[in-house]
Amino acid sequence: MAAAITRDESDYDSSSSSITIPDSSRSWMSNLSFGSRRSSVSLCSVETSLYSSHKPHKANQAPWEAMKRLRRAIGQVGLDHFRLLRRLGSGDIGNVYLCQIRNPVVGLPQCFYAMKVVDREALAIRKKLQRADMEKDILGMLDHPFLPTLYAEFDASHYSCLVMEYCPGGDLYAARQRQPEKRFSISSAKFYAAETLLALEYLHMMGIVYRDLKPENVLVRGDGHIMLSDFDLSFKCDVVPKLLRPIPNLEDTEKYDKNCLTPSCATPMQPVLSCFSSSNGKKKTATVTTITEQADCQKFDPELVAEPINAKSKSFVGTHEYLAPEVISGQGHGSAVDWWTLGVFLYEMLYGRTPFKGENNEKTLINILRQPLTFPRFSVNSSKQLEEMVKVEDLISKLLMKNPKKRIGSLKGSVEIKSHEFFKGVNWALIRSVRPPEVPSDLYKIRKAHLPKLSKEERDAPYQIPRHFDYF
Ligand SMILES: Nc1ncnc2c1ncn2[C@@H]1O[C@H](COP(=O)(O)OP(=O)(O)OP(=O)(O)O)[C@@H](O)[C@H]1O
Repeated sequence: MAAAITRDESDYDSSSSSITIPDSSRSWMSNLSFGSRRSSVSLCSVETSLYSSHKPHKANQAPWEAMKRLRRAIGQVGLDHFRLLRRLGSGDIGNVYLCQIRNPVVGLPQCFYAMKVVDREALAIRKKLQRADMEKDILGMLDHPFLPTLYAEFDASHYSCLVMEYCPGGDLYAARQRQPEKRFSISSAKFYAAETLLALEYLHMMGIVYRDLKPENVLVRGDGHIMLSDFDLSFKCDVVPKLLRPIPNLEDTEKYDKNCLTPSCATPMQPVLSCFSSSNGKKKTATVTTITEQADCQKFDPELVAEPINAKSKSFVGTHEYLAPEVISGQGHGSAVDWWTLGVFLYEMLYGRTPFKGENNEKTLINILRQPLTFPRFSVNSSKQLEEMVKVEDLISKLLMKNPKKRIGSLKGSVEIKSHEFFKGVNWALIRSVRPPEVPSDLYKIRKAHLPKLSKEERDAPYQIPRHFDYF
């Protein structure tokens, strides 16, 4: 079990930490390090594989093009092709640096990248190497506007380096600290929750359960939209899409042609989804693959669920205040843990604290298991705001159901949450075009002022692999 970094709101430095507990030694409370506000816990052994490096979402963007041209010109990209400008932050498994390609690519603007540097030797000693490898595998698979793009990855001496998209806007924890009363408005919270939900939906469809949602891991891009970061606690599983067949009640069926409910109404069995590769690279197809095309039958249309609803892990993973009850009790957990954490995340954004926080981590865990959910009372300015508050509290209550089987999202996945009243009016397909609550250029100035800079001499010096990356 690794030590956790203690962090209070007052001395926040944008880093968060994780704890690893071997399954064999897990007696849930006795083995935890109860000192950290945001410590996480993990052990999971999952098959991994690096997926395609084809990223249609980034293909026409300068950072991707620059990297492509660099690769074409020099072959394998390495550490000496980058200039590290400053450290952006550090976490439990690595340091993240702002960097640029050392020799600008002709005809393209100089782009910034974030490079996560992990000391593999140090991690091996701490038995956390597997987490770094999992993160690399997962980053390699992603291609989504609210998830990081992995531009390059290479080893340099005993360091592993991941070159990712850079987010100049800091994280949502820091952003919340800047809000009046350290709370986001309902509309801002809705925006961030909606984008986060889309990112989680995509991850689930890729067979990834994220497990570490918290405001510190939600970064703000240059355009103010979000990017989920930090995948070293995630787990991967195979996704086998399912078709849920509703069981109509008799009253409904009488209004419809009874034939609609017979197999003859449906088109012959045909593959619906075959886009999910298993870890050995073979295609997976849906197990139930019948879709009816007759409009009259629509009410009884089966629904496709392409998320790993039944995936199960027994790892003790997450961040104390964000741990789902089923993770704490060790009964096995699946993608529903991400819906629990979405509830805690929404609560924290709106109320400025998490719902079950106790005096220490042990009490927090007891509260998560036993304490009923309550909401602080704040004065509202209008009936519209009151209405929104009622809706969001209803959604949070459904996300924070202690029984994962009763939790919203546990049956059909994200679609249940997206159709909740609180999100009514959200244009899911075009949310990328919505103006975000904060513009990052100002945030960048604030952040820049607080970051240690490398001297000109350091920046211009020929690159040498450092003995220490200023690691621990
Ligand atoms: N793409 C990025 N753009 C800007 N800053 C970043 C980026 N990625 C990470 N950071 C900064 O670096 C810090 C550490 O990164 P990260 O959380 O990935 O490290 P970690 O060692 O995996 O942390 P954890 O202890 O949470 O597992 C973050 O808190 C964030 O402030």
